[in-house]
Amino acid sequence: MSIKYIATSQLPTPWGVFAMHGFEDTETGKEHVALTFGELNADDAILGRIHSECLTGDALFSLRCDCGFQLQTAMQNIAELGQGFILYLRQEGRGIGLLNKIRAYELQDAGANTVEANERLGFKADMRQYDMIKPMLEQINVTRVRLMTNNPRKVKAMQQEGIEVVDRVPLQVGKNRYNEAYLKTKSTELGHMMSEYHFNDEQS
Ligand SMILES: Nc1nc2c(ncn2[C@@H]2O[C@H](COP(=O)(O)OP(=O)(O)OP(=O)(O)O)[C@@H](O)[C@H]2O)c(=O)[nH]1
Repeated sequence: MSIKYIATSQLPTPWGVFAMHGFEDTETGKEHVALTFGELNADDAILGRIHSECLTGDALFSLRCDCGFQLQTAMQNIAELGQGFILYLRQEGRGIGLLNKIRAYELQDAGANTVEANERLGFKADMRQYDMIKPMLEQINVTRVRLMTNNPRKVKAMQQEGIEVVDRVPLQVGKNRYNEAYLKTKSTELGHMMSEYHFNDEQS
């Protein structure tokens, strides 16, 4: 893993003007983005989100998942607070890529759940890696984080990368009739802490 900082610009959004920082993984060619809002000091615990790419939810308004809703709510929360960050990681489909995610959706349309669909295609349920986050956070001056997530494995992965996760901030938004089964599987099989299902305790 070799992460190279490329450039910073403004990103005006409906919630406020973020700064957008571009990064390149020079080994894989993947292009990642960090958004920041306000002044970030290394001593502060900064509200933030590590968000994996979901073209369908983030850009195409899909109701099959909660991704787009989580991204928008996280950006809104950060802008309202006046300080925070988003790392937007190009790990589409929990790391299997867009076309394989569409293959997985095809299997889900035929009755498989999100984990079974990945496994039938020969993938693990979650193929993501998080070794890009440390150099990205270093570049934007973040060492301590209040992380908006329901995913305890994300919290652990960050801690393993040497990031201090001071707090986990739940981010339960966007539940609808098309993603109810998806959210339930996240809770029962992927370990997400989703209060409405009561299948997980709060230990991470
Ligand atoms: N393989 C697969 N990936 C999916 C499916 N639905 C959504 N995704 C991907 O799941 C990932 C969700 O990542 P995040 O938004 O970081 O969320 P998370 O790890 O589930 O945990 P939270 O932080 O609680 O949201 C994105 O890469 C989506 O593209 C699906 O049915 N199958």
